[in-house]
Amino acid sequence: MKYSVSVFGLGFVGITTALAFAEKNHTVYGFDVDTKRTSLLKAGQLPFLEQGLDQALVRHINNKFMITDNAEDAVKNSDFVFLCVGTPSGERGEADLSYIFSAIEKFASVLHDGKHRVIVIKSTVPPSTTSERVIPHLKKMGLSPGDMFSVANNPEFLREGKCWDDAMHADRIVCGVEDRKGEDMLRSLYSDFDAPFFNVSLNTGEYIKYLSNTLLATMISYSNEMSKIADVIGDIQIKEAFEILHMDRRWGGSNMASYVFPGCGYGGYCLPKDTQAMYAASVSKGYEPMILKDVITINESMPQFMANKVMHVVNPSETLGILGLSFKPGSDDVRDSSSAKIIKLLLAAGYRNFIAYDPVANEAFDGQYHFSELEYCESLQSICEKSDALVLITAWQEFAGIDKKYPDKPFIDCRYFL
Ligand SMILES: NC(=O)C1=CN([C@@H]2O[C@H](COP(=O)(O)OP(=O)(O)OC[C@H]3O[C@@H](n4cnc5c(N)ncnc54)[C@H](O)[C@@H]3O)[C@@H](O)[C@H]2O)C=CC1
Ligand SMILES: O=C(O)[C@H]1O[C@H](OP(=O)(O)OP(=O)(O)OC[C@H]2O[C@@H](n3ccc(=O)[nH]c3=O)[C@H](O)[C@@H]2O)[C@H](O)[C@@H](O)[C@@H]1O
Repeated sequence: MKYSVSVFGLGFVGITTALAFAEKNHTVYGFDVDTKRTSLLKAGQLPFLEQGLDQALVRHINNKFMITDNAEDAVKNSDFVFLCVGTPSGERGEADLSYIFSAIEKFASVLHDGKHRVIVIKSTVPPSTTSERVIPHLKKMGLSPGDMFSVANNPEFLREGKCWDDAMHADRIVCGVEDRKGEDMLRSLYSDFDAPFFNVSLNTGEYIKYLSNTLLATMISYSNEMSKIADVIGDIQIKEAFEILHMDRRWGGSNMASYVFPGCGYGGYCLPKDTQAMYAASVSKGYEPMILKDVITINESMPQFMANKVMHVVNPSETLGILGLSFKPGSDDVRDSSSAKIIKLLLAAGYRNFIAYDPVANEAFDGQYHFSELEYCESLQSICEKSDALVLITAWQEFAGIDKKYPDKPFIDCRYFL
């Protein structure tokens, strides 16, 4: 069965979702409030670097994937409405749901027309959001799920840098949906994807997403805590110790072991905000999660820990080369990047002479952070030649072995990579 699908919010998740359904021959309408972004997409250009997704966009734009500025018309024609808008951190770390509500406002009036649709929350939202916030919000607008429409959540597990591959070869498809019609339609929509489909309660769907992201964050903070212990004891080869830990056959060669490895803290758009949001959601229900509290505290301490290492080795008058600006290799996303946090701390400590190089994210970093003290280099060689000391913050493969090429330069390796 081929469907029509509307996607609200055309970021990493929205564009990937839209194109994955287009690839399976469904008709997809995309809507975003950011008109600069929609103009780029209409012209077949991705607003960020994402391998595979760029070619999928060229294949489907203005064909199976149409960008529209008329949200109501898109929904009128659709069987499914996927909400993929951002859910950033609010003031107390809670998930800010305002983009979800503002997206719903844009098409709610259409839901009275008698056609049965499934409204699917794909954005990451804390457990009980669909049941206690979204459905009551709709009911207040005179819209009760049932004959008119179904409401479901469908968490997304993709990683940036691997969006397309993760979406097309998902490990599992999880749908929180509690009515038969909604479940049947979602099963049918996803039937072309070769992945097990799990139908769970609304709260469970949302919970599974946080199980995943909080575990990843916990593994990283555990590793960072262990690296701090090793540091105070001294004479411990931290990188080798973790590599030997990974040789335990019980890991089974799992890629997941790579999260049990120290660095300068987890970053990006999701792990920090999702860990905070799960903590806040639990506190709001009366239980303070102790492990998550420490996971967050350890993560927040890591930039200072690394800045202290830099201060130990480099004088404020020397020229410091920053290697890597994106939040992780393989991506040009600079949201919650460790480099920005470490540069801010060093600026506060009186350091002024920074130069930076990232294989893909110089421009995005400058656009987001506007550090007037920072100059950008166009190559690894030029930053190495111009710096008195180098701080490796993003473990791009290009940086492997660079310390051997410049044996006289001090390197502060925040990723235990060299
Ligand atoms: N980035 C990632 O790797 C993953 C993100 N997620 C979750 O998916 C959600 C979206 O994340 P990203 O795609 O990274 O966000 P993003 O920030 O890249 O994109 C969100 C888009 O929503 C648009 N938007 C905001 N309000 C809107 C409205 N009322 N109507 C239509 N569009 C609107 C924004 O202009 C923006 O283009 C978040 O909840 C995130 O936690 C889940 C899995 C992976
Ligand atoms: O909810 C989300 O948005 C997504 O968040 C993460 O994906 P992503 O933010 O793209 O980044 P990761 O590759 O997981 O990296 C997150 C942090 O962990 C660190 N990391 C990553 C991978 C690794 O092997 N080891 C490791 O320490 C990175 O440096 C980074 O700071 C999760 O991995 C995805 O499953 C999830 O869908």
